Amino acid sequence: MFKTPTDTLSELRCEIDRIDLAMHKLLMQRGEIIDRLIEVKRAQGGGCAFRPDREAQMMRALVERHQGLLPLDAVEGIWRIIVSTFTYVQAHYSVHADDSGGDAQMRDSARFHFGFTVPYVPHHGAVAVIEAVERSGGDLGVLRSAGGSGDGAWWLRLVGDAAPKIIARLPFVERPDHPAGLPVFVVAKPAAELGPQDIALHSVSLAQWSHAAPAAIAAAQGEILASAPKSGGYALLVAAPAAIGEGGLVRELANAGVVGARVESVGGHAARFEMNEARAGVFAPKS
Ligand SMILES: C=C(O[C@@H]1C=C(C(=O)O)C=C[C@H]1O)C(=O)O
Repeated sequence: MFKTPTDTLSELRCEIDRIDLAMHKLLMQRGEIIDRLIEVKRAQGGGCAFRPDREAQMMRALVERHQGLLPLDAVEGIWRIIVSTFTYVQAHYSVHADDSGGDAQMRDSARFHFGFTVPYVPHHGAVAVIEAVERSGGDLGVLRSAGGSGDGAWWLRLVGDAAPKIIARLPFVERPDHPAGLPVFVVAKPAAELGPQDIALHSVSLAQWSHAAPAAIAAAQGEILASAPKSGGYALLVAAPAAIGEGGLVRELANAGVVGARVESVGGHAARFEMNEARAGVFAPKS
């Protein structure tokens, strides 16, 4: 039979409705395992349900298998909302964010990575965010990884067993022109069930600035992310492969003649995962 353009459109719409229904049913099925997840996590001690290493792994797998014309930004954004909202329904949490470097990028980042169901609470300054996380049951804090909040050596607030720690770096999948590409750290109260991560973050305290320190840190495969004067010296925020350990950094500093450096853990995150431009381009919408 001859098909009018209208017939064809309604057929295509039937097809879309069938796919939408299947997707929605699958999402509802995903929700049905939440009760069991809550039980397992309660047995592990409860608290924050966010598992950054698992999420990093899931996001990498997602971008690696993605094909077709749907832009990667959209697929990643959809999954961030699914995962963050499922984490929220396991144990409610808010995201406290430092907007002192500008609200727009920070809000875009928090909404992209955590969606709109998770409450967004703006604060002015990294220290205010860390204090809000400290006071909460299991909330997360989001800070610019490069600092810039005028809080000085804010990471000193993360030193000590009871202090909150950095547990993730976002975006999990880095690429040029990421729509929410502001590099941020996620801060949470310390939790035993968060296993070791690929990259360790250290606070390095020096009695005074030493020109030998940057080379020594580089020799330990470390990267200085931020530095600020502090009372009685100088503090650095350093990222290094976890395998190097605090001892490895202390050793390199001592070998370079930097004596009395104190190296203390302030958290860690999954290895950074960068997509090259060529691969990102595959998914770019055609003009
Ligand atoms: C489901 C879990 O809890 C959280 C939610 C996840 C999800 O919805 O896929 C993944 C990791 C966790 O942050 C889990 O730990 O596996």
